[in-house]
Amino acid sequence: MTPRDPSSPPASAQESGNARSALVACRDAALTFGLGTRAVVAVHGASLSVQPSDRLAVVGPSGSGKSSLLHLLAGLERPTSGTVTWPALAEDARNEIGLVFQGDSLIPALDVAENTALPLVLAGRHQRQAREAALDALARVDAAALADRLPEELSGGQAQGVAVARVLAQAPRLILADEPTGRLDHATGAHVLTALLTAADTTGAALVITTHDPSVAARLSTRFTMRDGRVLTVGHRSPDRETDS
Ligand SMILES: Nc1ncnc2c1ncn2[C@@H]1O[C@H](COP(=O)(O)OP(=O)(O)OP(=O)(O)O)[C@@H](O)[C@H]1O
Repeated sequence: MTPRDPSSPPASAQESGNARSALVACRDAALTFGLGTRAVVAVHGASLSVQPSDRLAVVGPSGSGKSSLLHLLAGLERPTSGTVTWPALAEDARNEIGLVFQGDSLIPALDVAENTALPLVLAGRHQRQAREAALDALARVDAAALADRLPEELSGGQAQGVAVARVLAQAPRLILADEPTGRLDHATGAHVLTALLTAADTTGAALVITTHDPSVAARLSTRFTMRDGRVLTVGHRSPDRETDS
């Protein structure tokens, strides 16, 4: 990570991680929006790698570049300079990356079960198997009762829970979640985070979460702090044992 906190020990989330086992690796990756005097540097030269089973929080004030960094890791944005690669993922890595976006990401014409099953159907899974996996994932975030509803019939928090269930059903190797608990009350947020952590533990997936919530960051083992597009510090700690019970 650049610049690196000299007091922090080496960890797989840092450049010292095994380059070939990295699910995603950034080297001096920068992302600029706009041109000339209107240019905004959302991410300045980030260098980091995410290894299997990593549990990373990206914290920082609004506008500091957290979502932009996550979009680079997801391949949704190409770096303006530097590189982002996915050494341990297949050429077509999209099925192996699960994304939870901020805001509305459900398809309005599909009900909740169909929305949750969609990535599996698109990946070629049989419809009935995909539906079973979707219903199981919805149950894990206490959203089984919403299966037949349309997105327009959901609250913002319920829609966010469904977006998390969709990623759980997909069982990806890398989960990138942008404020997955941002629109949820504390108890529901803690429950959804537990579902994400449990799913990641079960499958060995890596988890990267952007958050404003210190209680969310406290449950992850590594914390990146962003300010004005720069990753300032990398902290390592034992995650809190807090559960949603
Ligand atoms: N598509 C875009 N076009 C132009 N500027 C953008 C775009 N997306 C983000 N930015 C700018 O890049 C900077 C970083 O934004 P980003 O959304 O990554 O921050 P953030 O830390 O995720 O904020 P928040 O916590 O509010 O979600 C901000 O100055 C923002 O205005």
